[in-house]
Amino acid sequence: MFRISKDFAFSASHRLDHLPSDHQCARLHGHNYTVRLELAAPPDELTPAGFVRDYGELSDFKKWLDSELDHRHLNDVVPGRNPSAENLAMWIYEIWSERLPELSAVKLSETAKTWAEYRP
Ligand SMILES: Nc1nc2c(c(=O)[nH]1)N=C([C@H](O)[C@H](O)COP(=O)(O)OP(=O)(O)OP(=O)(O)O)CN2
Ligand SMILES: [Zn+2]
Repeated sequence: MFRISKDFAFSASHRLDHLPSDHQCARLHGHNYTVRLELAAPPDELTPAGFVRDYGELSDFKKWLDSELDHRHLNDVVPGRNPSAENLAMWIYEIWSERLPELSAVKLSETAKTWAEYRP
């Protein structure tokens, strides 16, 4: 199996519910997020060029990120879910797995030290 990935960046604010009121993440704050899309394909399904998928074909994801999430308040954007890194990764997977059948995982980073991954 081959696995490829590409990173994308956006900035957004959020506030997390269901936390103690004195938890820092219960307060309005923001992150410079990184989203990593991972795509997978077996060797016999590579394109004639030897790609799982051309990285350039992920440009629509970048456009969607810029229009839907960048410089937004995530509590207003992500329907019915607390915008934790885990929930955001799953939500992005659910939307994009229909358009990218090779999508195998979505990873999301809020800070330089943290990553959450959704891999069904
Ligand atoms: N499992 C999760 N834990 C936390 C999430 C999350 O989405 N999933 N989110 C947050 C906050 O939104 C924010 O990311 C703060 O994270 P944290 O690493 O605790 O904050 P700091 O950068 O201030 O951590 P330092 O250890 O001080 O560097 C919290 N937890
Ligand atoms: Zn946060």
